[in-house]
Amino acid sequence: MNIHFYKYQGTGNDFVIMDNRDGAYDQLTNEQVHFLCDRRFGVGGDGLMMLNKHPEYDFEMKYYNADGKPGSMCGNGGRCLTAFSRKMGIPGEKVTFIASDGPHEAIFRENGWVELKMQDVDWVEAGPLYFYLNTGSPHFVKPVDDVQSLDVYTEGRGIRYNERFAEVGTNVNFVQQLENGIFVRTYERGVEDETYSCGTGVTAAALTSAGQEAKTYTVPVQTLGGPLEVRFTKSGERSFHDIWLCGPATLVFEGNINI
Ligand SMILES: N[C@H](CCC[C@H](N)C(=O)O)C(=O)O
Repeated sequence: MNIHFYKYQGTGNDFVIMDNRDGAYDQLTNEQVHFLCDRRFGVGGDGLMMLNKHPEYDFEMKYYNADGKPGSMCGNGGRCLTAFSRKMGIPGEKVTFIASDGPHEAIFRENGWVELKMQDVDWVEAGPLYFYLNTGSPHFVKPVDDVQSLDVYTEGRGIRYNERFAEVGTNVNFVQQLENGIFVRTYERGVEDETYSCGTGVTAAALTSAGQEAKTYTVPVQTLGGPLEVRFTKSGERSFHDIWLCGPATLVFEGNINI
């Protein structure tokens, strides 16, 4: 099969993307997705997405992790697929799409950033020195003092494969409070490694970094792959709405591959 693919990245979280509005890639197997995401034998990416047709939304987002299995929601992926939808001719300053966790809207900003609206969050498990919540994907969030010197692969893997999470897995975020904002590093399930940035993880870390006060917060976020921003309204101790993940989403290259 000949595949015409596009490679996008959002703060270094990178994706192989295909236009599947005619269903041409419906038969792609998990093994083929895994191969395409492989950095040595394939194209290379943290995940793969398809732009699918949908009767009620501008498009449907189908997301696979680099291991080839269908993943849950991907925030950076949603922003990149939104940028891709414009390249494919879907019009408007604003698009709507449906993903594994429900409907989303996204807005193009003049500086090239894409703002993606995330689902409301109304449940957060707050444990001793950790939080656990779902922002479209499950996220364990651990505040640390010095995120730069941390061995994210080993520490993250230890949590992802512990007794509680081994079977279904979780993404694991380490977050350091900065003078203005936070620095987040993430071990991603399905990639089974640290990635340069994880949008749903950054969102989870921003929500749990908010103060007690019920109000609207804007949190600047640093990742290994560059800056993001998360805006949201905190309405109760554990409830958040109007959550927006904002940042760049860039085409790297396009090409063809025979598999
Ligand atoms: N990189 C993604 C998260 C992918 C989630 C995936 N690792 C899973 O748990 O299925 C993001 O930007 O939100």
